[in-house]
Amino acid sequence: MALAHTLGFPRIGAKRELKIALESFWRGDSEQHQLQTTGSLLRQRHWQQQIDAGLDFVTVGDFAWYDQVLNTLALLGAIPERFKFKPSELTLSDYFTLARGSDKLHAMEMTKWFDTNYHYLVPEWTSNTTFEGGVNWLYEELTEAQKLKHPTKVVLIGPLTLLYLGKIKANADQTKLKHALDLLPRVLAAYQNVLKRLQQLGVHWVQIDEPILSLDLASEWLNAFLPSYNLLSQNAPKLLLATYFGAVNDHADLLHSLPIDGIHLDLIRGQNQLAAFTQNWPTGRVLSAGIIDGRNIWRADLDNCLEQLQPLHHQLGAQLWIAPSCSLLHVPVDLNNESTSITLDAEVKSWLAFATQKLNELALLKSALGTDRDALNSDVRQQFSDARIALDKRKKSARIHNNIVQNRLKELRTSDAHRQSAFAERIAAQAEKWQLPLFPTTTIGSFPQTKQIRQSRAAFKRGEIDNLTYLNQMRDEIRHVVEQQEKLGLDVLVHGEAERNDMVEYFGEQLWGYAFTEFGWVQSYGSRCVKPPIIYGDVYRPEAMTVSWSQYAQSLTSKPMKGMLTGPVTMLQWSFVRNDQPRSTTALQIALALRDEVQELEQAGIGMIQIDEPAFREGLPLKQKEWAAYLNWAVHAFRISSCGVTDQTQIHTHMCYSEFNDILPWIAAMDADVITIETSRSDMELLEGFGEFNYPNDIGPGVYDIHSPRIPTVLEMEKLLRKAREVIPDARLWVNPDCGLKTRNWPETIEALKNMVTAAQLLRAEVTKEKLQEQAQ
Ligand SMILES: Nc1nc2c(c(=O)[nH]1)N[C@@H](CNc1ccc(C(=O)N[C@@H](CCC(=O)N[C@@H](CCC(=O)N[C@@H](CCC(=O)O)C(=O)O)C(=O)O)C(=O)O)cc1)CN2
Ligand code: MET
Ligand SMILES: [Zn+2]
Repeated sequence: MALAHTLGFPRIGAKRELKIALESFWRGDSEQHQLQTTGSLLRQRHWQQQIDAGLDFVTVGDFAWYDQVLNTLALLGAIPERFKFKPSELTLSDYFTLARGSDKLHAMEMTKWFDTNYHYLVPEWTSNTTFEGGVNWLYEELTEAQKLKHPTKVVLIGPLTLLYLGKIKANADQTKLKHALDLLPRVLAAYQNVLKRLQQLGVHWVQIDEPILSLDLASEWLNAFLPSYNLLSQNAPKLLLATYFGAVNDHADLLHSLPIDGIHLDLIRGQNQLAAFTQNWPTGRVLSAGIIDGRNIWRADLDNCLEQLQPLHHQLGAQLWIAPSCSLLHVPVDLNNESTSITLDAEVKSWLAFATQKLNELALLKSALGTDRDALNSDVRQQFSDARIALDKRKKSARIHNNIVQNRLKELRTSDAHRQSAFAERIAAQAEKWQLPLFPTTTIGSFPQTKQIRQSRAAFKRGEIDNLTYLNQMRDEIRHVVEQQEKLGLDVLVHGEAERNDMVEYFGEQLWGYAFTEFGWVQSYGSRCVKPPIIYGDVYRPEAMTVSWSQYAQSLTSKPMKGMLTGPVTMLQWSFVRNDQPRSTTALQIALALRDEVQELEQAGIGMIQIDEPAFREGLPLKQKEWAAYLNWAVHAFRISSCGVTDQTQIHTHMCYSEFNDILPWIAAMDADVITIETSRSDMELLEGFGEFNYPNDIGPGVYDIHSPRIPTVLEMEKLLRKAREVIPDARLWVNPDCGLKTRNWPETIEALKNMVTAAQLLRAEVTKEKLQEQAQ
């Protein structure tokens, strides 16, 4: 009999209980013990769900107060020195200081977890980093599960992945660690201690996650696996090495050679990798088959899964484990909380499976394996049959096709992806029209999403206030945002995005081919969640989505008002997407919908339009050999969305959270007139590539980090701008924050922007002086 398990379960709670408890604690509205109770109840509930579904273990160690990487650092005691915390005495509030910063200390940097929309806190490595043991939370959670008599499997992030994901920093004395792997002996010693302790606590299996194996790994990293796992396998529980997010068949020999007890393979992202492994599978070794998609919400094709699993089961028997492709962290918790409505009707709902439903799929597969179809109990048979019917209906549904969209795709011409003129001509036309000062100041789009705004939207959704009341409340907010920007003296204004719940969900709600949920939350970082909309059919824009809001905002000011849209790649990347057609096709459909919106904005007198693409880099495949194909269609989709306007209309784009330097030629190929990017947290390091590459168009490098409540000083922003001037010509340089301001409050926002505008003014004055001096000479 095969076993069933999950690599991890969402921790946020089906009703975002953890988010609510965290934010209440941070506000000071509740005590630490109340937060701890919520955490404990959530863990218990999630373990019980795993048991009830029929899984063979509960997974312990997937819980984190903020982030699983930070939890690992807290466990090992590898706390960045600059915080001056004693690792073995780290408190929960210290932990939150690491994650969120304080008045005096920058928070740890946050970045994307592989190609997901989840963000982890980046370990900071220096030659002084120690790993001498930290908090006991993992052991306490384990005891908690054991007390409940659950069979347990513990999950840890693997040592090589942990090292790889960190960033090397200078010490206080400015010396730099040469290579993260120089820390390996210390890390391994720490992991050995953890494993020994887990063994003492009676743990039989530890799942050790090494997702870096699905990247293009340099040889020094690959070579570190065998010696590392030789050490780790001594005096330790059994180790299941988990790989996910891609195929690892290039490393099959290496993986075979490791002294481990099992391997998990992602059979969704790496469908064809099995053969490389099963040929000479080591006797006694477990194969955990990641057969249920942990990154998407479609109900599985159980018959097809079974077909793939049968031969494995035949070969491996009880050594076959059945699992989701990766942790279920990336999907919402429970479809059963969704009431059917026009946003998610019964038919579309029957096509879906969230984390809870996926547990059930795993259990079903387990019970069907090795049993004759006729011998299956009637309930299992019924569930297989239901799944089959739903899948069949989805395939044949008329709702997934839209002829208008299909025809427009066919009719696209090359010229549709080109602006009328080259950048030099466009920017001249735009300069003449707008007459902006040197170093124009602007913001990225959103202003604080206050409690009042959210409550008003919630009341509207519940039907407690009518359309007109809601409209007026949002208009009041827009008026307020415009007034504030005028007062601050910003040059290019935005309407503030008050009417949007989220930059992706908002558009999904207005497009055909999309469904959306009430509780389909997925953790993005810390307590912040997103509710990715679900693309099930051809994407079509029945009517304008943003025009009246932008038009209203423009009517309040004589300054340029940027229209604000979310780009095709980001719309795709941050939604749950169809698995029945290529991503590129869906992206192009979205691009066409956006193109119409862009043109309608232009006709309505909106002369600057920003098309955000923060997920452009995130969508890049993990393996370099797949980059070009992605970048080609992604750039094309952006250009289809943006190129339908006249030269005078200024197209902006925005990207954040990214390592841009490896894709600069493609960013340039997007040919936006202005790009605003996140650069402040890296101290403008990210900008250097743009300079070296001679990035041709206008750039606004972010001058302050909007993720922190800290108010940036004029001086520090001036300094960053001077750095920017070294690589970007003055005429091309804009001044703006790193990203949108929706997560900040008003007082912070005003203070920060005031300082930003002052910094820009000081710099302008300096340049004017320089010019006068040059003329005088
Ligand atoms: N999709 C997406 N991905 C992204 C980003 C993004 O903006 N969108 N930004 C980057 C960083 N990620 C972020 C992700 C989430 C949030 C965020 O603020 N999320 C909000 C939820 C936003 C939302 O959907 N809000 C809804 C529903 C809000 C809500 O909870 N309403 C209450 C009632 C209102 C109240 O009393 O507060 C309820 O329903 O009970 C709305 O405004 O309408 C949160 O977790 O708090 C910020 C940044 C990267 N990835
Ligand atoms: C994550 S990128 C955010 C861009 C969006 N226009 C905003 O300001 O919120
Ligand atoms: Zn951003």
